[in-house]
Amino acid sequence: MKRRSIIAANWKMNGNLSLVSDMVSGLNQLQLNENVEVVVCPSFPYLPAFSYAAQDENLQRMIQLGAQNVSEHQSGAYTGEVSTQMLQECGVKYVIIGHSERRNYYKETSTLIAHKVAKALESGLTPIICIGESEMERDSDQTNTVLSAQLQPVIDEIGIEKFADVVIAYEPVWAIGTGKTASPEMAQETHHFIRTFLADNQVDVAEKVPLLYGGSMNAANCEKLLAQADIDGGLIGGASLKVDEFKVICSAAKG
Ligand SMILES: O=C(CO)COP(=O)(O)O
Repeated sequence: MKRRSIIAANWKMNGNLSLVSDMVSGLNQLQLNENVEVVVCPSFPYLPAFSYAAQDENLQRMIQLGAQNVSEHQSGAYTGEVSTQMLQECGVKYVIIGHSERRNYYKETSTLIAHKVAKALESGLTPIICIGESEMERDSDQTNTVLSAQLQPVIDEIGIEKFADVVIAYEPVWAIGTGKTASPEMAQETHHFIRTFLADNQVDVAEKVPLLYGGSMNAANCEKLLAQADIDGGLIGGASLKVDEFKVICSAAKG
């Protein structure tokens, strides 16, 4: 079955207004296959500027805007939080939820992440749910157990059918920002495990969910990773801050 390909840029707490305009003009030069979608996730303050800059018709078809986090609450006295509705008003379509940096530095639990996923879906945003094991967990053969434990609360919260509307990003923590990438074979094996785990719950849905790889993906290693059967795209950190390099990755996405 043909799944859509997604190349997503997670700028994290990096970037500025000039990167917004450089990225928009850079991406405007690309001719991508219809099946490939580029999602750019800048920090909250840059969302309206990105949306405004990317109004060209060709860009609108190719690029979607994403946020890096969202509140599980609807509205109210939650200082510093940003709601799904606010994101939508800024033209956002995707939202990264449960990135390992949020799990580790801000102590977001899989239960909280499941609530955020439900909130995002309720309002029509597509969650990009991040899962991944630490180096110690991989070394002690815990990878599959950890990934299942991260996914199960989301399945319990939203039900497996709703996975037809989500994207999953497998990001081994030891590969994030370290220059150490999972080999294409290792990444494929883990993606295959994730799809099988979902298929054990519901075969049709498992076949539909785009599975992205994240962790030191760059212009040099993207082609082999993206060629794997169960890798449907990438979630790119460092390399998404360099317009030319990010364009190479977008062009390597399978159509
Ligand atoms: O965390 C990531 C994307 O969400 C990956 O970051 P790097 O590409 O910098 O390793």
